[in-house]
This record gives sequence, structure tokens and C-alpha cells, in this order.
Amino acid sequence: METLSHTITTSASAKPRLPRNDNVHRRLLRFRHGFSSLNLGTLRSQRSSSGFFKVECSQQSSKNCIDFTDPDWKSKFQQDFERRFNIPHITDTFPDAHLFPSTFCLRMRTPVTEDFAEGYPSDEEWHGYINNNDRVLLKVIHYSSPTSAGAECIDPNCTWVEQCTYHLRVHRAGPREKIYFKPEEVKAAIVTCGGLCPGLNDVIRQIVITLEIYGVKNIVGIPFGYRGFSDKGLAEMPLLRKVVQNIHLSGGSLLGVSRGGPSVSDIVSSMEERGINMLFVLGGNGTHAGANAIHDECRKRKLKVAVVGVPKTIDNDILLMDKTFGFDTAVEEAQRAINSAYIEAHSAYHGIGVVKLMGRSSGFIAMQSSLASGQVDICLIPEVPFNLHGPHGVLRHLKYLIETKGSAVVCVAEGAGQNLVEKTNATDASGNIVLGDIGVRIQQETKKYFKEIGIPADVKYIDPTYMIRACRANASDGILCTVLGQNAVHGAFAGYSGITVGICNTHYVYFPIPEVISHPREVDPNSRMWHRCLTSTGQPDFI
Ligand SMILES: Nc1ncnc2c1ncn2[C@@H]1O[C@H](COP(=O)(O)OP(=O)(O)OP(=O)(O)O)[C@@H](O)[C@H]1O
Ligand SMILES: O=P(O)(O)OC[C@H]1O[C@](O)(CO)[C@@H](O)[C@@H]1O
Ligand SMILES: [Mg+2]
Repeated sequence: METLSHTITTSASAKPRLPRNDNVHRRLLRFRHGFSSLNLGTLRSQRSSSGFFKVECSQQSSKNCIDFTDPDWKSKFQQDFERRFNIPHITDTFPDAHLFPSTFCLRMRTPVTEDFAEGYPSDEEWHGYINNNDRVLLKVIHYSSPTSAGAECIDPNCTWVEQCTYHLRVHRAGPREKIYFKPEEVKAAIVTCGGLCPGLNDVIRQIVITLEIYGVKNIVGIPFGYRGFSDKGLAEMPLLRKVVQNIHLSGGSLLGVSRGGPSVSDIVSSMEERGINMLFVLGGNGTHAGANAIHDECRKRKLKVAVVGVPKTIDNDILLMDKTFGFDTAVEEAQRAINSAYIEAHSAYHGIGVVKLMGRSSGFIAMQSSLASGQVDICLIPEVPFNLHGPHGVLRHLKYLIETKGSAVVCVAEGAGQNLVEKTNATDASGNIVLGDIGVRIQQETKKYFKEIGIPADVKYIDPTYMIRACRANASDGILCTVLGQNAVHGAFAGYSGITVGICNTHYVYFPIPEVISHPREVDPNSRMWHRCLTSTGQPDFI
């Protein structure tokens, strides 16, 4: 008989559990997850009197709704998928836009743009170009049954699992043989927004280097995020290979970051004034929402501008991508905090180490860090509810760990257990809700609980938040940043706009921005990875 991830128990937890490992529950979770991960809109399904599922769509537009009563729903779903994942192109607005032979090729690394007056050097024989019709499959596993681990249901009855079909595919990233911008007419700008993330400088560096290889000479950095477009005191920073050559050796962003800032209309007006026709936007979901709005506004104003995003988030909360840059580094850096918590807890009499890691709405950093360290006894993430108090609460389990092991380590994501902390209505400059501090709450409640039950406990709290994201990228993130930065430039020269670059099944792709930011990517509590994490910690359910 199959067991479900959230039913794993330890000897500490010989407690009655909610009967959650039934197929209905599992199916519902998969059904919900399937929709959310493929972003089919917010759907509500009900059994109609005919016995079929009818789908209501809570969105204003019904474009993402599927009517499962339609016998052709599968092919319509596929067509709809292709339409949604088609990426916007300059020719949508400028059908007669001119094409030029690419100036990016292996043999000609630093073209002299003045020489292009009479036309571009003819192509050398090089097979490094990507065909515009190349695609990458979004799903590479052929699930033979809806109950196969990881299978996501498309329809409410969970009957359709042929997702590795060639229909679910996305545009392959890379250099094209023909380009839509003359390098000498390009003014490219780079902006970094939101919080810091390891690898920002690596991406900036690679974008500048690649632009130069195409022959672009006018490259600027916009200081301090979108704010740099409106704040008159902030001058744009000219960027050259010479300037960016070594910036990847330190963390942070050469350009600075910020939250909040001017309206989209003001940003586009500023771009028009400055003559910017390529904009590279490095940031998270908020920044990408901004990038997409900038793209739309440029279309509205009939500006021939390419807006290309590079997803930046240590939280790894962008949909459909294998991972985002900075995540691996964050997980690696978190090991040091977890190890310190472990050493402290292990060396103290009845020691308890609590480590809080980032993850506003997704627990990927906490989950992967716990898994990698093998030193964590309790991992708490936003996606999985828990109680602190009560017979199945975290504190009761901590008591058990102290009694049996003598020490314990808790790793908690910042967005976990928000129902257990006082809510504030405060928001940051970008409108993100300021979260309550669950790490401090766990520390305080643990101290109080052990005092009340008369068992000594030495609680140490570690919050390495900013140490983790301010460090420089590790080698694997450095390489990821290099490829993403290059592909961002290739995408812009290929005439795409309103896109972002990503890695999907180890291949590099372009996504239309709205498809990857409609909601944060979350840890699936039914996934094998969360199950692995539970296997490692040995923790019971805390509900
Ligand atoms: N819906 C939106 N439309 C236009 N601009 C937006 C939108 N949401 C956020 N922004 C702008 O994007 C910038 C960054 O947003 P935010 O502070 O939310 O960070 P983020 O990109 O989500 O990164 P992080 O992962 O660090 O939170 C801000 O300048 C903000 O004003
Ligand atoms: O303190 P700041 O700069 O607002 O950033 C904190 C946020 O950054 C994030 O890591 C996203 O990048 C969130 O998890 C976290 O809430
Ligand atoms: Mg965000």
C-alpha cells in the first residue's frame, strides 16, 4: 500500500492522525496542484447534473478556463497552452521590422560597429544558432497512471496524464541567425530591483559582455531599481566590459537595488527620453510584473523596445523553472547557520537551535537546506500548517527530542506559521506584506514551554537572513547566471519582449512573463522532495 508524504511518523508520534492518506484527498491535492503549476487560472469545478465536471472561472476573462464537458477539451487545452506560451515579438507591433544577419558568432567576437555601414559581415558557417521553431518540453516524464508520483491532473477526474506530449513545450533560448536591432542603434539599460540575491553581479557582467560582443556600445545601468528612472539625483552608470570585469567577485548589485518607485508610465517616459530600446530587468515576481507592464506600455506607445527579464529570487518561487539563480548559493550558505545551530544545541545541556531562513511564501530554502544538512529535526515551511502547542504540536515534539536525543535543531522558513504570529497591516515600499517574525515566536514559546513543564532547555536563535543573500554566487550559480545573462541578450536581439529567461529540464528557455509570476511557486506537500525532507528530519505531522 502506498504511503503519503505527510503521514510519515517517528516513534515519538504514536498519536491519532487525521485520516488524510485517502485517495480522494490525494487526488484533490494533485488536481489543485496540477492546475496551479500549469497556471490554468483560478478554477472551481463542480459536478453538474449531467455527471460531468463543469468549470467555472473566477477570473474576469475566461481565456484560461477549460470546459471538461467538451469532448475536444484535450486538443483545446493543447492549443490554449501553445497560445499562452507563445512569446511576444516586435513584429506583433511592427510587422515590417527589418531583420539583419546576427553580429554574434564565434569567430567575430568584437565587431567594430562603424564597419556595418555598408551592411553586416556575411555569416560564417556556424551551427550555434537556435531556430525560432526550436522548443523544449515542459514535462519530460511519461506518467503511465495518474497515481504515479509527480503526475499532475489536468482534468478533475484525473484521467489525462499524457503530459510529456510535444504539445506542452516552450521556446528554446539562444542566439538567432537574424536579429531585429542594429547594434549601433541600441541603447541598452540594466536595472536590478527587489531584494539582493547572490549572482546579480554575474548576470549584469554577462549581459554587458554579450551586448559588447554583438557590437553594442551604449550600455547603461539604472541605479537603485526602478527608482533610478525617476530620481533626478541618480545618474545612469555607463557600463563596459572594463567596468564589469570583476564585479562577480563580490555579492550585492553593482547598480544597487530598491523596492517601490515610479509608475510604469513614468518609467516608460523616462526610457523614451533616454532613448533606451533594450531593457534588462533583474528581479523577482514584483519586478517582473513591472517589466511586463513596461513591455505593454511600450507596445501601447508603439515603441520598438525589447524588455527582457532575468528572474532573481533566492526563494526559488518562480513557476515552471528548475531553479532560479542564487538559490543554490543560499542553500549552501544556510548550511553554515544550521551547522552552528547544531553545534550550539549539541554542546549545550538540553540545547535547542532555531534557524530562520528566507522564504516569504515558499519553503524551498528551508526544505533543501534541512535536507542537505541532515542536522535538522524539525523543518517548518509556509506550505504546511502546524501547531506549536497541543498534543501534536512542535513543542511537544521538542520535549520528546530533548528526552530522547538531548538536543534538537529547528529550521523555519520566514513565511511559515503566520497564523501563529501577530498580524500587522504594514507593507513595504512595493506593497509586500511585512511578515510577523515566526523565528522569534518559536524561540520565545519554546523557552516559555520548557520553563512551564520544569525541564531546562538552552534555546539559541540564529537569523542568518542577510548573510545568506549578500554573499557572492557559488560556482554553479555563477554558471547559471552566465547562461541566463547571455540568453537575455540573445532574446532581445531576436526581437522578443515581455519575456523572461529560465532553465527548464536543464535546457534554457524563454517564457512569457505572465505565465511564471501569476502566483509564487510553492513546495508541494505531496512531492517526493518534501517526503525526503520528512524522512531526513523524522518529524511527525504537527496538526
Ligand atoms: N504589479 C506591479 N506592477 C508594476 N511594478 C511592480 C509591481 N509589483 C512590484 N512592482 C515593482 O517592482 C519592484 C520590485 O518589486 P518587489 O519589491 O516586490 O521585489 P521582487 O521583484 O518581487 O523581488 P523579491 O524577490 O526580492 O521580493 C518595485 O520597484 C515595485 O514597485
Ligand atoms: O528585507 P527585504 O529586503 O525586504 O527582503 C526580504 C524578502 O526577500 C525575499 O528573500 C525575497 O527575495 C523574501 O523571502 C523576504 O521576505
Ligand atoms: Mg517578491
